[in-house]
Amino acid sequence: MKKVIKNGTIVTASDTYEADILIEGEKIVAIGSNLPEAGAELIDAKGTYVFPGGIDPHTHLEMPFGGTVSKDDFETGTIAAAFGGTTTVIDFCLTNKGEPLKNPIAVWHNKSKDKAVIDYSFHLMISEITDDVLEQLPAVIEEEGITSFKVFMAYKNVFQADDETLFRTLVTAKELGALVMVHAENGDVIDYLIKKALDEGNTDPIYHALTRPPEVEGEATGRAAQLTGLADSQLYVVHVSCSQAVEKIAEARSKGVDVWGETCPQYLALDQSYLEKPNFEGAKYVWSPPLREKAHQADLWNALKSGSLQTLGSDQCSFDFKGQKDLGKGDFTKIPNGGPMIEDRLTILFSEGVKKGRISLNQFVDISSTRIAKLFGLFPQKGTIAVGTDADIVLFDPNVERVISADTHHMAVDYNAFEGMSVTGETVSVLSRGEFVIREKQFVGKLGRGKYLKRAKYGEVISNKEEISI
Ligand SMILES: NC(=O)NCCC(=O)O
Ligand SMILES: [Zn+2]
Ligand SMILES: [Zn+2]
Repeated sequence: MKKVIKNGTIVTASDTYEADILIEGEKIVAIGSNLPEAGAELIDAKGTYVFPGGIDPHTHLEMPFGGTVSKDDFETGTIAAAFGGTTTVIDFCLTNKGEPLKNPIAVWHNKSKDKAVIDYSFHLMISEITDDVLEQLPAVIEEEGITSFKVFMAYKNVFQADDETLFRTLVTAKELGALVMVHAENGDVIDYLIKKALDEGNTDPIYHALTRPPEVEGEATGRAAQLTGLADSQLYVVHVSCSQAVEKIAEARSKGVDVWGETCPQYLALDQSYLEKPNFEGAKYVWSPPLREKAHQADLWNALKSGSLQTLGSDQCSFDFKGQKDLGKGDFTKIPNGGPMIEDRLTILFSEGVKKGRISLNQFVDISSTRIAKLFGLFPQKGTIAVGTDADIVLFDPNVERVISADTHHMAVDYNAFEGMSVTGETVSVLSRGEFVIREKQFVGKLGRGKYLKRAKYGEVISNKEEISI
């Protein structure tokens, strides 16, 4: 079945122009003026921007954490993602020391295959580097197409890996063609600060932020960047929240070290004062790294504009306020970390970024889609609008004004971190590989239609393994 999109303004990471798009099956087959309508379904995009589908490089759907499991799974999470203009998610597959890597990967396939309504892929957590793990990694890359490895430098005694593991992961990733991702916070120092706070009787949510100061993020980011330079490898720092970490990434990049940085909507638009909300509501705003003093926001926006940070992930890891976040009443360390962000990622970037003149329209596309596709081996199948690419397309109304609320969102949780915030811009319709998932703000997709994506190695193009310039 053919479809033709007319009257919209196509926006890519490099261009903004008016043209029609002809879709045949799953692919874009032509872009131009006055494309023939005969035999094709006409989609009128008047008044909208036509973006490549957003790619969310950082989600935790149905993930065990802190004695509970994140509430949005591959069904509710990908539906909410689609409502927000995202057509691909890359989720973190957690591993356990000593367990064959194929086991957790199978668990993640089982969680996702009958549920996802949009395409998806996995990153693999590295909890240890043993000879046994080293033997398994080539198959993870070649057979599963998992070309990004995640190392946690925090969450002591849970996920945290030591520096030897990080360094050996960097060396191995270089050899195999993978990108290393880090959660960069100094877990040992945080552990000390947490014990001290609890000893002093400080148990409220705000102490989550006060025991994870920006210096511990800056230090870990700098350390990971230095080790990347030493290994001559490649690094992607997830959820950058503060000026100190931005500085370390910019410094490494200025020396030619291959380091990339992602921030998240919560760090751009919320601040540390939210953790002080009464009636334990501060728990809704507990992320690691924590929300920062407002002054950090300007540095994050400037970094996106100047290119010191390159991507926006949601770090979607949602928990209900009632029954999950409240596990931490009387002890902030028991509040599950994370929040619902998958749906509002693009809106926050557009409304707070483009509309307020902090980034350009083309940067918006680069930060939310194109750069992510390039870094994670999905380009050019995903991440742009061009002949031959998957028809993952978003029609976005840039002028509608609305208020974000849990009453109208599509995530499975009982609150929205941006509750009551006025924003400009909304996703109207979404196509995933040529089929509507969202049509005129209604969900019309199918559970299990989302396809698992095997990704190319770092720096290679998905289709033909040619090198790309990232
Ligand atoms: N970020 C967060 O608070 N929760 C999700 C897990 C992680 O990314 O560290
Ligand atoms: Zn993290
Ligand atoms: Zn995360």
